[in-house]
Amino acid sequence: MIRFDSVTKTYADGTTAVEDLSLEMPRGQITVLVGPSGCGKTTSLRMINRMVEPTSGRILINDRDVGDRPAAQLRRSIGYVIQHAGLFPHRTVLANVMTVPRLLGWDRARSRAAAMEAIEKVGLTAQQAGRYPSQLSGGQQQRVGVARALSSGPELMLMDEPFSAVDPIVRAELQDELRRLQDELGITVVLVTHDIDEALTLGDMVAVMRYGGHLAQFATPADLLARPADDFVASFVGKDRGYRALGFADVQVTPRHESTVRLGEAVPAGSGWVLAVDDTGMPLGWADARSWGGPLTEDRVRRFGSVARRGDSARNLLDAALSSPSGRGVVVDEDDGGVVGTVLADDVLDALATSGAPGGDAAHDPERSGADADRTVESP
Ligand SMILES: Nc1ncnc2c1ncn2[C@@H]1O[C@H](COP(=O)(O)OP(=O)(O)OP(=O)(O)O)[C@@H](O)[C@H]1O
Repeated sequence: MIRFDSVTKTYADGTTAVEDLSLEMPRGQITVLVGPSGCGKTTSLRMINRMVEPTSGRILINDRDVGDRPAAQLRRSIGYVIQHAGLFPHRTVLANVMTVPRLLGWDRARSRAAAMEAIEKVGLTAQQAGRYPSQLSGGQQQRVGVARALSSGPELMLMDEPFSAVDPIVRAELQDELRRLQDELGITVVLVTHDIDEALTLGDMVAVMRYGGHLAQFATPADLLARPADDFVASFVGKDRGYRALGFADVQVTPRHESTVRLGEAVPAGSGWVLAVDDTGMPLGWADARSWGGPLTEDRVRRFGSVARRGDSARNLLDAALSSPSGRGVVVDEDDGGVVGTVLADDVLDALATSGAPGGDAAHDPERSGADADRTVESP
């Protein structure tokens, strides 16, 4: 656990970057510091590993004041990842990753083994380990930065805008990987970003900071969205926070039965929207059989917007329903990807409305279940 105890930082020119910050970042979780440019995020982060010294107050890691530990030794025990990875251009990936273990005084063989293990953990290959940074993509370079931070097996990793310089698709991949790594390794992560979406996606806890290094709110993503402390936080998390909050809402929605049609099977005209699947039962899309009938061919099938998995958040279930041409969101099994059934937007909204109620079974409106038969298309 990292504790900030009334920490203030005033730089030599009189700028107060952080003022009276008190905060507890839980062990084994991801805490995100988020806020507009210049609000003191980086300064706060760097005070944890003593790259910046507080003017007053204390920072404790597992109840030990970082100020009592030699700065260089402290820094080596904490992984540190920055925006452009900060790799040595004339060293191979492996040599870059080995830097930290070597600095810790480990011998070459042990450093190499630790580096290769870290390289593998972040999804890079042995072949890529032999390349130079310029021979890798931006996303891969960032992975090397993470591997280097992990190479000494730290309990704590500090990340300063680690994914800001890569394109959105790679960024989403790296975010997923960070979550996976963190689940697997159980390390404590403190991450700085100016991007509220990234904060809400990655953070177990999110500290929203405002200019002058003040803490506006420290809460879980769900709480930030549902109960922003003030107008600043509300506007920072965005106008669509109601919809975003659905991403954190667990709802009990039982998918409705949905008949499926394989390619080549005959569909009677007037069947309405039918759900097409491949030979293994994987969903392919919807075919509009309101005024057409005949053997189902691939060109009749319209792809989905999105598909939800059983047990997904309300947001994903709703998104599946709203993006489906039939209005029925396809729910698939989380393991084998096969069709479990479908949900209507109303099913999700009803479940949400009752989710706070004890024994939230009231979501399953008997009248609506009765309507199932009208809606369901039987496969011929
Ligand atoms: N070495 C320094 N000397 C003087 N002022 C500094 C120094 N470093 C940062 N500052 C100032 O302290 C304030 C907080 O800066 P900091 O970098 O911590 O903010 P930030 O939230 O990380 O911003 P950004 O997202 O733009 O990096 C800013 O006003 C900045 O100009």
